[in-house]
Amino acid sequence: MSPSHLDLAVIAGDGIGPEVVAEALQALHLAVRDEVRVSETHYRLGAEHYLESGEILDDATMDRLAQHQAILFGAIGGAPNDPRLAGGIIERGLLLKLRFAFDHYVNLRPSRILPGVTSPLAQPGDVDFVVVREGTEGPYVGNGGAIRVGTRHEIANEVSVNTAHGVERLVRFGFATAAARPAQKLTLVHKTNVLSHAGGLWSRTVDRIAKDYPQVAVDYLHVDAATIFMVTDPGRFDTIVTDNLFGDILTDLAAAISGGIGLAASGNINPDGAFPSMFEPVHGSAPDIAGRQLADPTAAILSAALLLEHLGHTEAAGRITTAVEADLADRGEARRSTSEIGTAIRHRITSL
Ligand SMILES: NC(=O)c1ccc[n+]([C@@H]2O[C@H](COP(=O)([O-])OP(=O)(O)OC[C@H]3O[C@@H](n4cnc5c(N)ncnc54)[C@H](O)[C@@H]3O)[C@@H](O)[C@H]2O)c1
Ligand SMILES: CC(C)[C@H](C(=O)O)[C@@H](O)C(=O)O
Ligand SMILES: [Mg+2]
Repeated sequence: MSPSHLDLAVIAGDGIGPEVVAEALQALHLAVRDEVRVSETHYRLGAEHYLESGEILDDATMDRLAQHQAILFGAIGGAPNDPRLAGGIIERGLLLKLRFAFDHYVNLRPSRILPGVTSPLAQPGDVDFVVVREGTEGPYVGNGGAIRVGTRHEIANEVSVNTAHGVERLVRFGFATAAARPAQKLTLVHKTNVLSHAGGLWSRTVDRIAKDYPQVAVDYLHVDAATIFMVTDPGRFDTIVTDNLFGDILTDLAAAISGGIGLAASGNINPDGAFPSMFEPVHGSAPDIAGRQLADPTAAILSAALLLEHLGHTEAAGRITTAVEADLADRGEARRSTSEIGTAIRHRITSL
């Protein structure tokens, strides 16, 4: 059988991004064996590139990115207090621009405690859920402004945008996800007791679409209570459907309870396939540990597995997850460098 072709765009980004992406790419190349011919095009984008060139993400680059089958993304963002990067200029101008322009309306963030992983409060088996986070709306859209800035009378608005179309397509994806999982349970997380306009739209949409999925048990939690249960009883969650901002916060918490942010993978999915989907670790550029080989590359490696799975390369994706699971099971307490973890996972892939 002749190999299929995977045409990949790579945005390694800033800080630990390039360190973890290097390991993810090597794992991906090994995992596809000779079944898939992979070509990768690297795009130098991020805070560092912006500070050197003044460019964040121009239209020509967007057009080129749109031609690829998928994007592997590391992390972007510079030092927290750099005034040249104030206002989230890179986050909005690069990462959110990609998510919005490529209509990544599903931000898929699975969490599972794998055997061998020490979690501050749970055991393997206690955590196995997926957050289906809305990716193109909510308070992220940039619908806001401020007047009398810097004065005692400043007024700052950040409007959360929730459209019937946007909520419906996300909720439908959530139900399809829940229906395909063994537990068949969907939890809507919102704050309907206060954010009643948006909350009303979300809960009515869930109630309506639930009728198409009678096999899926549905419940609801306010987001504040959801953080309690994520810590005290994470086993109650299976598929969480939530808005952009709640999903951002919940998935860092989910990462923390399932072994750490260095293990959490994600996919920014355009389910319609009109644009390339983009896969990235949940974590950021971690300026506090960058350049020192201290980052765990597992989240990036698992993101590469999600990418392969998304494009139908299921066996190759399975090799990566099996190798990561084997590595985690044996990891113990010893502290290993980024490349040592990457190398250990590659050995596992090779010996499968
Ligand atoms: N998708 C992205 O590109 C993305 C996501 C989150 C944050 N950011 C950006 O990254 C920068 C730093 O943000 P932050 O500090 O809030 O979040 P962060 O996720 O970068 O770091 C939070 C903490 O987790 C640790 N950490 C993160 N990844 C790790 C890994 N792989 N292995 C071990 N430890 C890891 C860091 O050292 C830090 O202590 C900011 O500019 C932020 O905007 C980007
Ligand atoms: C960097 C930031 C824009 C981003 C988000 O808030 O979505 C990040 O925190 C994430 O979780 O991917
Ligand atoms: Mg986040």
